[in-house]
Amino acid sequence: MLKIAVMISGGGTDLQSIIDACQAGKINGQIELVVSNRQKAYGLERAQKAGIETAVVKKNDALIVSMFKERQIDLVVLAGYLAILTDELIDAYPNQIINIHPSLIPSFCGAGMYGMHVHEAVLNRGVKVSGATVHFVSREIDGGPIIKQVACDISDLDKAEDIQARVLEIEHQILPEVVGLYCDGRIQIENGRVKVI
Ligand SMILES: Nc1nc2c(c(=O)[nH]1)N[C@@H](CN(C=O)c1ccc(C(=O)N[C@@H](CCC(=O)O)C(=O)O)cc1)CN2
Ligand SMILES: NCC(=O)N[C@@H]1O[C@H](COP(=O)([O-])[O-])[C@@H](O)[C@H]1O
Repeated sequence: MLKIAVMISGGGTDLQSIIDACQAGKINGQIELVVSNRQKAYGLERAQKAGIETAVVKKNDALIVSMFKERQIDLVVLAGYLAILTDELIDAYPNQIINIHPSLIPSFCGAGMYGMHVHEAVLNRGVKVSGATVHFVSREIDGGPIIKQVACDISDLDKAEDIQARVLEIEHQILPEVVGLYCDGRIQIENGRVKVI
């Protein structure tokens, strides 16, 4: 059973989807620690209600690495973590950090593209499909190997909040699915491309 750490910044519905999947026996792993860079993140309450250790750490990836090593973490999941990881953390966990992004990468991603900013940009550009992406985290923001993407038709929507809600439904499906695949050793990377075996 793999040891999982989840990093958050906000409400934690993506975190909750992993908690629920673990409790349902769908993931061969256990969340050992939830780290937030914001004191008031509701996701911290979600973790505490599930009996999961939590910590608030701001701009200190060295401390985060030490906490992860101390707990022998195997997989790090960014679930709405709205800060850029330093090389120190990324280099300590090569191909062991995954992120959920609320668009179809390489569209609408990178610096400044997070949360509602993404859906507002999608709405303003007038694209007819959006979706969510789970990818490995690399030094290039949102540039790591893509693991899974699912698209949705948004041609009937004209509010960013409604786009967000539809994309979140996808997020809550694909994030726990990918975590489960990772814990089962079914994700391989070859030449920067991901294969699910
Ligand atoms: N080195 C990496 N760090 C992070 C990655 C990554 O791929 N490589 N993925 C991001 C997640 N993310 C989108 O998926 C993302 C998060 C935050 C930002 C951003 O511009 N943040 C602002 C601050 C926002 C705030 O605190 O309110 C900033 O840093 O100026 C862009 C993309 C996680 N990190
Ligand atoms: N670039 C990263 C990013 O924008 N992540 C996004 O933050 C939200 C967190 O929601 P949650 O706090 O309810 O899980 C999610 O929509 C996630 O895709």
